[in-house]
Amino acid sequence: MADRERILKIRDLNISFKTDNGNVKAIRGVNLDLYKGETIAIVGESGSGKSVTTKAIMGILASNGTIDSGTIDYVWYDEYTGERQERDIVQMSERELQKEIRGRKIAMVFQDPMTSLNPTMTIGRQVMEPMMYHYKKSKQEAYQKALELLELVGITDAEKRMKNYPHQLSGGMRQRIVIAIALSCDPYVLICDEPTTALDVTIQAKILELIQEIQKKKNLSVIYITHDLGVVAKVADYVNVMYAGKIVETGTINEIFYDPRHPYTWGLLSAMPDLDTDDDELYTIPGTPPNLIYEVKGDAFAPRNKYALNIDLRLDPPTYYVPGSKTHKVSSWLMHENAPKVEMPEALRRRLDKMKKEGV
Ligand SMILES: Nc1ncnc2c1ncn2[C@@H]1O[C@H](COP(=O)(O)OP(=O)(O)OP(=O)(O)O)[C@@H](O)[C@H]1O
Repeated sequence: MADRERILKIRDLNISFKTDNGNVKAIRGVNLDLYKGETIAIVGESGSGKSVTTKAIMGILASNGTIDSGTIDYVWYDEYTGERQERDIVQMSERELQKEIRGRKIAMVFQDPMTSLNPTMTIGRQVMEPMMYHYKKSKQEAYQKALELLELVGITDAEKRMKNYPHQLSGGMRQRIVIAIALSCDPYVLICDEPTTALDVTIQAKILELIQEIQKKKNLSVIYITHDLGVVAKVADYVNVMYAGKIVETGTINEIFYDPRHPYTWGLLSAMPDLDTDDDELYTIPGTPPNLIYEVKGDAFAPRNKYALNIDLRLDPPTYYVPGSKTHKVSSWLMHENAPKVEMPEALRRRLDKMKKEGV
């Protein structure tokens, strides 16, 4: 643990979008760390800000979006001199982002391979092009590397596949191609946005295993964005739980799955479909997330939280470390020393104990 190297550090990130109805404060003070070779997951309901956060990391916010404040410091080693560099992506020009970051140091795998592949271009050309653009590789070199990449992502008959168009491949194959393209410029960070949602269950597991295998081989850092806690349990080292543009709880996979502290995390875990008991009644968190056009007063989760305290309605909670942990942090007034002690719902406790026993 001692020589973990942090390669991405986000501090107090605030992002808003201009809309006809007003300003949407989509990201409200996000802090996030990513270390070399490790995997973090960002989880939360739809609209919680997962995609906006990762788009900011890539410098691809929608044109009506603005980074109001905060830093996104990214570290890498110059490929020629080996010199360590640290840069704030927020301060980079569009040209620099395109040349240095997007598709090169940081690559992204989107949910639906069909929308990220060009239907009119052969697979081969799509895998070769980023290498020719970013690294000025010759056609022959790019071709060779493309073949290697296709083999790396488990595509047999790579030479023949290079001549195929996306529609000639299955969904799982297409996602493998998208991963090959993402890897073509040797990125340090791979962002996977719901990478398996569009695939059927058996293929999902294979794609997750593939990403893990490649991650180990290349010492990649991976960010998963997902609302599927089952995926998170399989792949993540650290979990960040997002609600209404804030990270409300963060910790190691064991801390989040076996000792969750935030009532929102309790809700998400209770709502997770159970793997083997289909007679379980599936829980849903009551209510809906706030409309972020309006200023949030106090804790944004309070109206949906049956454990909310009076202070939640007035003041946004600070972030507390869970006693005894250096990694587990929770933004909730319930962590205050004077707060009444509340326990997670009994049904969730039983469920988590069962998962633990089964080693899920
Ligand atoms: N271009 C935009 N203009 C206005 N609001 C936006 C824009 N993009 C995102 N938002 C708002 O920002 C908030 C966060 O959205 P985001 O897409 O990051 O959520 P998410 O957690 O990724 O959800 P999902 O799981 O559905 O992808 C939402 O309230 C969304 O409506």
